[in-house]
This record gives sequence, C-alpha cells and structure tokens, in this order.
Amino acid sequence: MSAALAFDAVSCARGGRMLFADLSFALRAGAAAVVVGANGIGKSSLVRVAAGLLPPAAGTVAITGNRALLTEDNALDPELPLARALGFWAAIDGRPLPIAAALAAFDLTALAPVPVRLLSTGQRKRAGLARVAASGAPIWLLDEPANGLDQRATTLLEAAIAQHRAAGGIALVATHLPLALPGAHRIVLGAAA
Ligand SMILES: Nc1ncnc2c1ncn2[C@@H]1O[C@H](COP(=O)(O)OP(=O)(O)OP(=O)(O)O)[C@@H](O)[C@H]1O
Repeated sequence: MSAALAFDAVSCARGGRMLFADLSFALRAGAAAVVVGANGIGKSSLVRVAAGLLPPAAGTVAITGNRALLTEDNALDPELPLARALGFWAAIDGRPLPIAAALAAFDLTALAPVPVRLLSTGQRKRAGLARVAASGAPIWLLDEPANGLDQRATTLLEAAIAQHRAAGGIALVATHLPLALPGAHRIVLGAAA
C-alpha cells in the first residue's frame, strides 16, 4: 500500500494557547511539504502532531505507512560507535535499509567507528538523518533538518529527500532555513487567512 499523510481540519493547542486551527493538507506517495513560520509559531508542534506525539485539539490525522522522526535530539546512543548506534535502531525498525548506504548518503562512512559523543554538531545532525534514512519508513518527519549543516551537507539532505520521494516516500519538513524541495506544498503558519 502506498504511503499517505493527511491532516483534516487539525487544530493544535499548547499551554492553553491555540497555535494553529483548521489546518488541512494531504500528502501522497512522492510528495513533500515544507512548514515555515516565525519562531514559536508551532512548526515543531505540527511535526509532533504528525508523529502522533501530540494529540490534536481538533480534527484528524490519517497515516498510511511507518513514520521516522528527526528532532533536535538524534536519539543515538552517545557511547556507541556511529555504525553500531545506527544498527541499534535498525534492529528495532521493521524494514531497515542497509546502514552503509545511509552512512554514505550523508558522507559519514569514515565516521562509522567514531563514538557518537565525539561527533560535531553538523555530523550529529547528519547521523540523525542517516538514522531516518536507514529506518526504511516511508514517511519522514523532519524538524529543522538543516540546522547545523554546511552547504555540502544541505545538498546531501536535499538529494536524500529527493531520492526518498522518487521511491514513493513522503517528507514533512519544518525549517527556517531554505531547502530545495521541488514541488513541495508550502504550509505557512501564522499567515493571515
Ligand atoms: N510542552 C509545552 N507546553 C506548553 N507550551 C509549549 C510546549 N512546547 C512548546 N510550547 C509552546 O508552543 C509554541 C510553539 O512551539 P513550537 O516549538 O512548535 O514552535 P516552532 O515554530 O517550532 O518554533 P522555533 O522556530 O523556535 O523552533 C511556543 O510558544 C512554545 O512556547
């Protein structure tokens, strides 16, 4: 069954404040959406709603397919060498892809034996992206994936998302940095209706 992610009239409230209301969009296999808006407007919250970590105040979220989530925390064991830290998740994920390919996609092959705690900020972000890529999940939920990346790594990220979409994957990307995501839906939070 092909992947799908749809919000239908979704509202999200946090700390007693409505962040966004009546948000609807539908992403089918191969589609992407970029979520933009000012600091504190609700981009991360929208991604958390899509991940099922935050219940919507109203509306429904429909999901077909597994999800992989990237947040500021890359969820990798800091003490393990990178390849083994990724292998831990691959053992849990239902249909993981080869770790070597995920490492290569983010130019991390040479860092495979290095403990995660020794990685730089950008390398850690790339490691989190490699975890998402290795998960085999068709739905990627990426919260600020370009933070800390240099231009070359940003290009690798754009290429990885394009390849994922070409294979029938979906990407929902919250970002305040520009990313080339051809044909992506644009979800602008805080914009006047
Ligand atoms: N656990 C929480 N309880 C109450 N309010 C929260 C909680 N988490 C976030 N908020 C509030 O919800 C609002 C939206 O936060 P969110 O992290 O979704 O914004 P954002 O658009 O991703 O911001 P940024 O661009 O700074 O990352 C903020 O005002 C924040 O203070």
